[in-house]
Amino acid sequence: MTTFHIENVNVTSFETMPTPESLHAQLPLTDAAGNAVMQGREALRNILDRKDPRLFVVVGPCSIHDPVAGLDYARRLKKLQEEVKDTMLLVMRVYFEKPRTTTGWKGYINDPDMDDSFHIERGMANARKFLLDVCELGLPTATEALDPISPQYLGDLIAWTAIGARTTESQTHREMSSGLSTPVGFKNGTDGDIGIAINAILSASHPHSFLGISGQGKVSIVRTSGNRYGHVVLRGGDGRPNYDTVSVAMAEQALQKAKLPASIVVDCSHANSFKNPDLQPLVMADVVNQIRSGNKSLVGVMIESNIVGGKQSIPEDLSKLVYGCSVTDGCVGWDTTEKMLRDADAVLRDVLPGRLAR
Ligand SMILES: O=C[C@H](O)[C@H](O)COP(=O)(O)O
Ligand SMILES: C=C(OP(=O)(O)O)C(=O)O
Repeated sequence: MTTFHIENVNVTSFETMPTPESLHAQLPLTDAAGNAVMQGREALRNILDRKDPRLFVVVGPCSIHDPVAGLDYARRLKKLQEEVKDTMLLVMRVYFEKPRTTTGWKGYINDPDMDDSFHIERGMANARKFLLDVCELGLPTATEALDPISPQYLGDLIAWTAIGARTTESQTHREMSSGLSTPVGFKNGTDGDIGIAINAILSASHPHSFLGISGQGKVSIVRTSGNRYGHVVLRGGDGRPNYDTVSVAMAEQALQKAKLPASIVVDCSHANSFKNPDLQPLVMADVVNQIRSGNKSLVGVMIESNIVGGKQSIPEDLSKLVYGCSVTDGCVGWDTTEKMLRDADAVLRDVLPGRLAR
């Protein structure tokens, strides 16, 4: 019998990962963390159901690469959360998976040592530990679900999920979203198309059956009931922002036409700020102004923020990394973050009492 080299022609190896169940056993959910997740999810659902007039703010680093600086950031955010909690629900961006336009560092799970050694097993364990630490502070977390297997490892520690601009049109991500336990924000496409986000919300709201893995790590047929908390995230595209009143009104009309609730989140970063972090405060102020002028569909914003503003490239000698500065997209620094949230709080205090009358 001839032996063919016919399968896995371009695969160089398979390494077995620990199962989601074994990682949960190694790093179990604690009461404090579980409460933060459950309360965060409930508050988000209440905002989306218009039972809570506050704005939710997904705020934090573009990506986590240093858990020490990440936790330093989380402690600052927790303090600020106490200050602004009457007007805003702060949800920390804890992004471990980066979808790249072509190539580049794909995040802390894929390559925790940032040296192309790709210790995914350690990356996943470190990611779970980091999420546990943040949740134990009493902060809800937000992440981008890029790899369809990761939620089995981390999903119990997440309160809000994004599907990114590069994957909103993917059936795999829509199916996965239909089974996620969190509200899911679908970004418009990188070309600015919000139609794909609306189709994604519709798709994810239905039950699906697809291939995935179970907690025991077995390839499984996953059957879902559908997720009714999908919503649109406007991130701009094709070199044009889409957070302005006209773009928001057009998104409202498109949602209405699809018979979907008018719930819109604005991403202050990415194409809405031409990837220039200095412009994020202008986007945020504009959104808050739209709410002051009576807008009822804007329910959330996203801010890419870190301890130190800007970004840095990953140096070969990692000891040269600037502490608390992004290694992916540029972020606003901590002082700017505080100012953005305090300014928004001052405006929203006067506006929120009338917000639920819709
Ligand atoms: O938010 C992150 C980036 O915008 C996204 O991962 C794409 O990055 P890239 O265009 O640098 O690959
Ligand atoms: C990759 C991201 O955004 P987008 O999908 O909008 O490019 C992100 O928020 O990290």
